[in-house]
Amino acid sequence: MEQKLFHIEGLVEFIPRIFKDDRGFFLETFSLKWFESLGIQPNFVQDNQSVSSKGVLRGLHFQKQPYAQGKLVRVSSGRALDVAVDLRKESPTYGQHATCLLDAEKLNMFYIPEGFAHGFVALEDNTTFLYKCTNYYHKDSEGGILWSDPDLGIDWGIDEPLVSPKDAILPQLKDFDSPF
Ligand SMILES: Cc1cn([C@H]2C[C@H](O)[C@@H](COP(=O)(O)OP(=O)(O)O[C@H]3O[C@H](C)C(=O)[C@H](O)[C@H]3O)O2)c(=O)[nH]c1=O
Repeated sequence: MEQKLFHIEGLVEFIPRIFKDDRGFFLETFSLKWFESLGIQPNFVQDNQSVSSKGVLRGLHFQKQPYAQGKLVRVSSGRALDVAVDLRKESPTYGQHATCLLDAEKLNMFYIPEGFAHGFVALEDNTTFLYKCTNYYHKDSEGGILWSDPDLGIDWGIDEPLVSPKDAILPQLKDFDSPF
């Protein structure tokens, strides 16, 4: 398992070893050891799956405490540009974002700790997005920031993504008081 860190503290890309043979392939998609070697103790309690057509953008979402979620995300089919925005008020990288291109060939994974807004855009049809969460879904704790916020300056690689009505009216960072 190869691990890559980012300029924003806490974000990690995991690149698994894929064992291919004439039957197909095998890989480990989660091991607590990957995190313990980095001093991270994620308590994953919920797995999610979504499937999106090319151009669908989901995000930028988070859950407020005490339901904040860390996430380990990957795709099992298709390709997605994944984005994490640092919303930790005390962080030197507050308001900055990192991206991770997830695909079903590399089968790489991206870990986003609590304190981040998270989103992705599907770059292919039938992009199956799988993720582990460190807290349960709690609707009343949901929050978000606008995907197209000019202060975030995120290059999604797609001009007119398909965004839910809920996501289209999320606030911009400048109009937002981070709960983290
Ligand atoms: C997230 C979630 C949703 N739902 C229900 C609520 C809605 O009736 C339906 C669709 O939810 P939503 O439109 O919020 O789904 P996404 O836009 O994919 O939301 C996700 O998008 C970004 C990428 C994230 O990181 C979050 O996990 C999550 O916010 O599923 C549940 O029952 N449990 C859940 O954990």
